[in-house]
Amino acid sequence: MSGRTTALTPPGDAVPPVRHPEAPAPGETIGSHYEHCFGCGGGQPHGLHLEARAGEGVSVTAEFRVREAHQGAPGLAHGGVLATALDETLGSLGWLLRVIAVTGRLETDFVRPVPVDTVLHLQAEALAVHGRKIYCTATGRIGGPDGPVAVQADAVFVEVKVDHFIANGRKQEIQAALADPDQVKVARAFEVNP
Ligand SMILES: CCCCCCCCCC(=O)SCCNC(=O)CCNC(=O)[C@H](O)C(C)(C)COP(=O)(O)OP(=O)(O)OC[C@H]1O[C@@H](n2cnc3c(N)ncnc32)[C@H](O)[C@@H]1OP(=O)(O)O
Repeated sequence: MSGRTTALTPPGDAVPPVRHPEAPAPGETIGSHYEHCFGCGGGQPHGLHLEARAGEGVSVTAEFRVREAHQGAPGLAHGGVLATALDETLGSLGWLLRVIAVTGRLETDFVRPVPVDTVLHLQAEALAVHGRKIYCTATGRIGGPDGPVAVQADAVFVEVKVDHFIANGRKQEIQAALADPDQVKVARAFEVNP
């Protein structure tokens, strides 16, 4: 045992998340963090192409249309794809907190099957922060933003620095990303938060 605490319930001394003063305004689209990201990248032909929008407080929304390519059982979305959509939506919360954070733990409840062509209405919200840990939750509803919950997730994201990607990523993609001044500018701006 490492002694690491991985519970999804924030500890008693966790603090409320604080929306960064320069966070995108409610309703504003949050850009992709990486063109080739499977969740949000526009340059990723196999991806989900999620486009999150900032909500009130530290929350985001997004819509995801389930395509034929996302099937698990005939005519139904694969659970891993749905978990990815939740994960990506949760990851967008970092833009409102203005921190770079990666998924540490993601627990997903699959409540209803999601047929192909369904639009999943995603909503994610940060609940608490404890040190580098961000406790957050997300839902995916069908039929509309107030429709029945089909999938739900609770997660802990862990704040990291740009060096996390430089140290762990594959050389060719890292070099390409570092050669893109816009990408480096955004990442470094996040590091000098607040
Ligand atoms: C550019 C923007 C990028 C945004 C990406 C969004 C994409 C969508 C989200 C994703 O899918 S990210 C990809 C999937 N996730 C990963 O690849 C993360 C892989 N894991 C790691 O790299 C490390 O395990 C991790 C950075 C999460 C933690 O390692 P560290 O060595 O930096 O942290 P450390 O072990 O010192 O733990 C720091 C705190 O976090 C806690 N922690 C660490 N791992 C945890 C975990 N797995 N679950 C819950 N809590 C965790 C840990 O208990 C501790 O809490 P305390 O400060 O209270 O002691």
